[in-house]
Amino acid sequence: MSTTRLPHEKGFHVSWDQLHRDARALAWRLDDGPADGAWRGVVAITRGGMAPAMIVARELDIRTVDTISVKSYNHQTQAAAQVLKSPDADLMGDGHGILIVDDLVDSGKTLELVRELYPRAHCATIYAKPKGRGMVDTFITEVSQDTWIFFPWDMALQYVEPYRGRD
Ligand SMILES: O=P(O)(O)OC[C@H]1O[C@H](OP(=O)(O)OP(=O)(O)O)[C@H](O)[C@@H]1O
Ligand code: HPA
Ligand SMILES: [Mg+2]
Repeated sequence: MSTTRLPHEKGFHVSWDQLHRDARALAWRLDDGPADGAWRGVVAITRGGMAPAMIVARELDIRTVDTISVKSYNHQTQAAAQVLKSPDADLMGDGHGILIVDDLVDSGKTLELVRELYPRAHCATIYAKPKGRGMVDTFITEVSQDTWIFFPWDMALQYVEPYRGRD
């Protein structure tokens, strides 16, 4: 079964500046590390998690950074999630001490799979929607389920008609 990804009632547009501030806020919240030590590495869920993971790794001075590629959407529909590329198995273990970073959690399908693979990892996202919130350990901002988040890498500056010139 697949679920429709669009249309959404509302749009939440995130600038590079906002993303940077929110990713930094996420990093600061994670500063204490896991309960029994320090983060052993950061793993970005590609592709949306890469910019946030870079900012988090920089803030927390973590030099070991790897990626996991999870494909869960086919254009506008969501299918069963599958791993296209795994991070280093020796680094990951069961996930203990590993900080997994993504831009957002929506339905939670992507993180559900990641958590199955690395049950002891700490999963962090910048944004979260209610359906997937239970899958993420730390996040910064929640938006409603009917909101589509537009990230800066998916947008471009363009001309907008003045308010009084619009139909
Ligand atoms: O909680 P879920 O419903 O699984 O959705 C969240 C995931 O969907 C998006 O990635 P996408 O699979 O579109 O790939 P991308 O990061 O390469 O854009 C987003 O970056 C998250 O990784
Ligand atoms: O709201 C969203 N914005 C961008 N990518 C996404 N992938 C799942 N949900 C979203
Ligand atoms: Mg993604």
